Amino acid sequence: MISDKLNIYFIMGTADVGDEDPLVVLEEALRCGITCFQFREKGKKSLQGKAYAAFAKNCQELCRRYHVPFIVNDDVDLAVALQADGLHIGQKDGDAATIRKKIGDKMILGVSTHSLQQLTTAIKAGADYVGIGPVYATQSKADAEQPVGIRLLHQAATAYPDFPKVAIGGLTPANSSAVVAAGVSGIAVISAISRSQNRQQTIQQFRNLF
Ligand SMILES: Cc1ncc(COP(=O)(O)OP(=O)(O)O)c(N)n1
Ligand SMILES: Cc1ncsc1CCOP(=O)(O)O
Ligand SMILES: [Mg+2]
Repeated sequence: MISDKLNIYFIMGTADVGDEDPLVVLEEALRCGITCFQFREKGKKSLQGKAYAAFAKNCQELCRRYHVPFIVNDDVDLAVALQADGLHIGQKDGDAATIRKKIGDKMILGVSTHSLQQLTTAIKAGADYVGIGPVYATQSKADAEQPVGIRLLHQAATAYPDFPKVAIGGLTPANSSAVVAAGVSGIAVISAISRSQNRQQTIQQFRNLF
């Protein structure tokens, strides 16, 4: 069941880890109990070409070792080439129904949503789960939409109680109790984990919310 895998959904690329080695950060996060990983290598200084593909493959191998799903952000061709466990797309990344046809039925498809209308459309298009957010302001995405707050999470839980949903955007152990209580299956996090001074404690605190 996909919902069980979404609890602690860590997202990372080289831009998110400061001076640390991203593969070391990922392995520590896996050891500490993240339940899902999204490879999100984007931004001005992002890896390109062979270095990009090699980094993706290394992340995938680590995830495989820990039996944690490996989801690719944005890049349909990479997801297909690596036979990733899943692909995550946003509202500006193409038509979800068309992308679903391209990746087939076995690959997990996640779609970002910022409104109930977008959530309905994503479900009809064949999404396996939706990301809802940003819930709070975020430093990790320059072109993020305005924060939606937890109101939309409550509306989504009322409209689609059984459909897998993850909250994203500005989430920390301190502000996520209300988010989980609003009825999401998981919390998707970049900086609270990637820039944590004590990753084990941070991930344990997130785990305690479920
Ligand atoms: C789980 C999850 N939810 C939302 C997003 C954001 O996707 P998108 O709006 O396409 O933005 P980018 O991440 O591509 O910059 C996500 N990546 N993961
Ligand atoms: C990719 C993305 N989509 C909406 S907010 C966001 C960034 C989340 O990062 P952080 O957990 O550091 O706020
Ligand atoms: Mg995207």
